[in-house]
Amino acid sequence: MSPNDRNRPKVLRLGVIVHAHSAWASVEEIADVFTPKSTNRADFLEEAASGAFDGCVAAYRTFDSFEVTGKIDGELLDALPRSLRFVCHNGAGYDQVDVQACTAHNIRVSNTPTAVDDATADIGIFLLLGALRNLAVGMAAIRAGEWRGSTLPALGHDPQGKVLGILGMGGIGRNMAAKARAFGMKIRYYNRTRLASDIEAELGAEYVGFDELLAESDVLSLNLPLNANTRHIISQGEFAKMKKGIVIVNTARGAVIDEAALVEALDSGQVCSAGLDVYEQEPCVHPGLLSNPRVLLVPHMGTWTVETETKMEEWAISNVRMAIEQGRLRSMVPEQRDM
Ligand SMILES: O=CC(=O)O
Repeated sequence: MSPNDRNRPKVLRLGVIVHAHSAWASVEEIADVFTPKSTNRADFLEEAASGAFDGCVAAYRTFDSFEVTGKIDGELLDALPRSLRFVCHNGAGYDQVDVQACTAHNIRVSNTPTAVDDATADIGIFLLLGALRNLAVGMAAIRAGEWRGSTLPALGHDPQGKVLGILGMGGIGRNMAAKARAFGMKIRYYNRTRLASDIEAELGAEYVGFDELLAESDVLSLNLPLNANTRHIISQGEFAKMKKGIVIVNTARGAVIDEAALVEALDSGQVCSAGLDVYEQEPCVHPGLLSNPRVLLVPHMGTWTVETETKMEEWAISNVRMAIEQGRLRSMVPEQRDM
C-alpha cells in the first residue's frame, strides 16, 4: 500500500512508543497514524468530537495516556468516531478501560497478558521478602546517616515454611507461586475458577476458599484484576479474619485493598508489614502508608524493565496490526470472548 492510498487504515495512538520503534514503524508502513494535540480530557473530548480522528479503526493506548484522555468510557467513546472498532491497551490490567461501554459501542479491547508475568512476579517476591524482613526501616535509616537507626529494626521473618496465600491465580499469581516455592513457601490460592489439577500439582498449590485463604496465610499476595467485583475485596472485615501479624503484598491495583482499612490494620498490628507497588489514588499515596516504617513502598514499577516494557509494547502493537490487517485481536480481554 502506498502512503497516499486513501484506503489506508487509520490508527489513533494515545501515548508514546518508548522501546518498540521498529514494531511501530511496521504499523506506520501500512496505516496512517493520528495523535491527539490535547493534553487533558476536556480538550481531548472536543478534539475527538471535532472529527480530528475520523476514520480511525484501531486505537493503541498506554497506561500514562490516562492523563490526557481519562477513562475510556461511554462519554469518550461517544466523542470518538464510529469507525473505531478496536482499543489495544498496553498493559495487563485494563481497569482504565470500561469494557462494558466498549462492548456496547461494538469495540473490542485487548491487553498484554503473559508479557508482564515475570517482571511483576519478581517485584512481588522482592516486596514479599522485603516486607517479611522489615527492610524499609533499615533502608530509610542508612540513607538518613543513622546506620540501622536509633531504635533497631525489629527482626524479620524467613519465608521458609510460611504459607503464601495468593488471591487471583492468573499468569502473575502462578509465576509468583513457582518463585515462592523456591523460597520454601507453602502455596494456597483462591481464584474464581479452580486451576486444572495437573497445574495445581505442578505449582504445588492448594485451592482453598476465600475465608480459609484469609485465615491461613502468613503472607497474602494480591494478584487479581481490579473491576467492580474486586474493588476493596480486602477491607476491614477481611483484615479481621486474617492471622494477627500477616504480611500483605500488592502488585495488582491499589483499589483491590481499602487503603484506609490497611492503614488501620497496620496501626493496630493486625497486619505486621506490607510491600506495595500500587495505590488507590496514584500518584498520591495514603499518608498513613508513607509515615509507617513497616511499609515497603515502590512507585508502580512492577513491569519497569527494558525487556518487559519492550515485550508489552510489541504485544500491544501486534494487536493493532492484527486489528487492521485481519479485523481481529490477538489477545481480546476475557469479558469479550463471546463477542
Ligand atoms: O500495571 C501494569 C500492568 O497492568 O501491566
